[in-house]
Amino acid sequence: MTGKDTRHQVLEYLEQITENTDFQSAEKYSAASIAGRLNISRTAASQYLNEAAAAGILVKVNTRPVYFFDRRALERKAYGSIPVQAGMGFQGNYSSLDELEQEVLRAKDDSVFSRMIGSKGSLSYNVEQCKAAITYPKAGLPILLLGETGTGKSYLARMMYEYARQKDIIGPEGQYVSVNCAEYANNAELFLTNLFGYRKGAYTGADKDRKGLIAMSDGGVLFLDEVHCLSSQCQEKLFHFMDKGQYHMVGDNERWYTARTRIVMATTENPEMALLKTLTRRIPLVTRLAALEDRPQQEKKEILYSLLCQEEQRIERQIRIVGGAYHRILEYQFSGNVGEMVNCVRTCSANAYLDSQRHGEEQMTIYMHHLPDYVLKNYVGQSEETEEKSVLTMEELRKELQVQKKIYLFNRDLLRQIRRILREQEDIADLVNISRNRFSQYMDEISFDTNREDSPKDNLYMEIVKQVCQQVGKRRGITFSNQDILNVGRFICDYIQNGSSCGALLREYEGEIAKVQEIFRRQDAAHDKLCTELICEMRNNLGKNLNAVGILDLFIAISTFAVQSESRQTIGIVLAHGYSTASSMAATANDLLGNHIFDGVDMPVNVSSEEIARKIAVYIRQLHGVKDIILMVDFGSLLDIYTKIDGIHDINLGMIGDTSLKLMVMIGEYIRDGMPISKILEAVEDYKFRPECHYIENRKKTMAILSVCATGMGMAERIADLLAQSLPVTTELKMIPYNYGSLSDAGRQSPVFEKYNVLFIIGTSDPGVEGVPYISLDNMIQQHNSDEINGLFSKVLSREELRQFNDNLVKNFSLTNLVGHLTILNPQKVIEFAEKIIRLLQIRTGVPFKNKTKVGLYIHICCMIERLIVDKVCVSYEDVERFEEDKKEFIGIVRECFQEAEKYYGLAIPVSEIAYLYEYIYNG
Ligand SMILES: Nc1ncnc2c1ncn2[C@@H]1O[C@H](COP(=O)(O)OP(=O)(O)OP(=O)(O)O)[C@@H](O)[C@H]1O
Repeated sequence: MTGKDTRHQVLEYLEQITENTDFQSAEKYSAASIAGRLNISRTAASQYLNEAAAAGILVKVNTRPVYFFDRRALERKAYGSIPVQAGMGFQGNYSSLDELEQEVLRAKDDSVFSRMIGSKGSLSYNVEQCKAAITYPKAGLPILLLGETGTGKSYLARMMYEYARQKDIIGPEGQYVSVNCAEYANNAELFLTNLFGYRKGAYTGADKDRKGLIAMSDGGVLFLDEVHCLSSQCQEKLFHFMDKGQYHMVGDNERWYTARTRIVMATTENPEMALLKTLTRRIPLVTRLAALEDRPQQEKKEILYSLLCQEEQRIERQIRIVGGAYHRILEYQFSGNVGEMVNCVRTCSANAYLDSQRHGEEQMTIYMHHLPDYVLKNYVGQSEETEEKSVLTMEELRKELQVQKKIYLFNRDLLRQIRRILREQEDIADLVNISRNRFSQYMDEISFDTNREDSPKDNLYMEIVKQVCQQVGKRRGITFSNQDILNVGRFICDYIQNGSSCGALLREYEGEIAKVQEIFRRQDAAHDKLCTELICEMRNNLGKNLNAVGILDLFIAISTFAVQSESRQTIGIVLAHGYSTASSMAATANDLLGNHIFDGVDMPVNVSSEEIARKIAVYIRQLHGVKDIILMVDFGSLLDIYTKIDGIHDINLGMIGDTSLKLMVMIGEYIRDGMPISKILEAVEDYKFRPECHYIENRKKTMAILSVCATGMGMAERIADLLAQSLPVTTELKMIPYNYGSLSDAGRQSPVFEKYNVLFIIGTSDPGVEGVPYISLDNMIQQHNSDEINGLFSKVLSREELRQFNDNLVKNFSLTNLVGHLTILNPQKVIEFAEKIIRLLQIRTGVPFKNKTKVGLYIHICCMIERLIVDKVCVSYEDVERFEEDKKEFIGIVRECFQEAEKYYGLAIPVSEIAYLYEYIYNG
């Protein structure tokens, strides 16, 4: 049997057994039991099950042993969707069977309301309020449904009842009793007798006791429609019952009767105007259903589609509809809302049915002329011929509903592309980029989608996403830009509204989703962790889960983030025995500190120290930019674990034993304040319980040169700039201007030495730091003690680089001096010429110039050029003729060296100037 067959067999078997899920005896849902049952290896079963769970096909319960359930089968059981987290950093969906069972019950919740179109969209808030009202112990809370006629108030009231029945909030004896108060508008007496019932003899003809509606709905729901039609007297009696749960039957003012009736009221009127204040005050929940016109276009389409489906079932024939009629119904503003649309569709169907009967046709087509007159009014029609061409089948309408959703389109196209890339083994490195680009397009599309209307809860979701990002950011020491937060917020709102449209993709692209998630995870472990954390937080705060497609999308969204790291250079890791001891200690300490300082590494009790060391090493390796780590362990015996941690370089490790939360908070504060790790350990050794500590210095510190100046930081900064600009190559070497006073006071104790390997200090006067060489700037430029300087630099620069550094230093130093001397020439340009001239002069004369000579020559040459241009004067020389006669060769060299500059500036160097240069070079 091939792997594919076995995999299929495993999934099929699991689907079968999930059909009759019994959470009480869950053993059969474990990998071992499934493997035994199918006679395959446990490893193979476990692999297939885990892969399918990561792809969202199975639901995984992370207990010991781990249990798997087929998601679809569970959903069938629950009549609703079972959320799964899958993919990235996937550990499992549920931490206990209890949790999953709760979720199945919750899914059942939604199933009743899901028949109401918009229950997850524009009506989601109404639905939640209704659930709250009906669930509230002991007899629910009275709720008032507001909305224009036909918006679905009665429909919703009935669903509240069904929901309560399904959830066993209402027992089988609890009835749903509906009263249209409009029928009693002019007959309060009749209403009261019907509502409260009457006793024999209450009035003429009352020959026996009769139960009222309240008694009939005891333990159930009483729906009072058009409640505004009740007289004040009726309203008063009603609110008395709502207050006390007691009433008198008509004709018996002595006895109190009690009933636990859940009251749902509805009105099309403004309750402030139409109801007594005393009544409205007693209604804690009031919710308004939006008019059809105010609902998203997508929902209108869904309603129309479902109404056509209902008619299909009623007449047991396939229905088709011409495009014109379909769009006309959609565009028409039904003042009677959904109710009127229902009537409109029924009228069309009835007319079309009659026609199809007349013509003996199997299929029934709704044409324009089947629409009711009021809908056709003012319509400029199409010809019948054009109509014929635009006949839409129900299948086409269904597809249109699906593809309208941008989130579906985006994911479908992306997954198709991913499938192609994986199949053709194209460069997978492009996957992230392709996904990001497609995601940005999708973001643009939903931002400018005129069809999409904001759900009333969008603002709330946006706010939650913002808070979650900020919280997670704070913990991880990163800042998300507002734009990034906005994008994730938009995605979440769209996902909550339309994410279910991607359900079909889960199965179709199951393999690709799992694979691409794995690739992304490997490529970007940091984002994967961030993503997992954000998903967890969002799940907790929004109360919504993401399926595998949603997780993939969120991962892509996060990978586009311009995360600004507030670089955590020092972190604390706590290592503790127990299932989640370390993580909860870390979380508590971080909470107390208000910063993300500690990470927790949990460690099962029976694991060897080698295994722990390996786990820590893996963990440390994926930390970016961390230079120092304080590793706190719960047992002193673990202190030598560092000897087993392999492959960690460039990190200083401080080990502290016998950790406690108090100690963690103390250390966390030191870390937060930037205290060097060795100092933290010193402080811990003074701590009263004296935990054992070790300091393992292993980090290569960045090399640095400190520049100082007794006159102030300004000069120190200029020196640092001069050196930095003169470096011919980019090195790790840092030039750090430092405060002279603090350096001479604190000496080697200055914190800079903790962080950097200081090569030497350069400046205008020696701060006298023991054991750290000092070089005066003057000496460096004059090249005094050049051997010592060269020796100090040899750690970072090669001989050739050092030579270039020296040349650059002289040039840059000269330039800083020149700036004050030149008035019209651009110093930068002229010094370039001077540099070339000096270099050529050394080569042609064969005389290596000292730095001092070079600085002089730079200044002289640059000033000479400006002087010759501006003032047209030259220096005088005593016996120019003789010099010209004797030094022909030198004059030739100089002319050659100056050729380019002469041409550029349009001048000729007089012999007297050349004679001066000769004196300067040869006779100082
Ligand atoms: N969201 C919806 N999804 C599907 N069908 C709906 C929806 N809302 C209303 N309907 C249908 O529309 C029709 C009218 O709804 P309903 O009678 O509940 O409106 P109403 O607000 O109570 O109207 P009225 O104020 O006139 O009593 C019903 O047939 C109902 O099934």
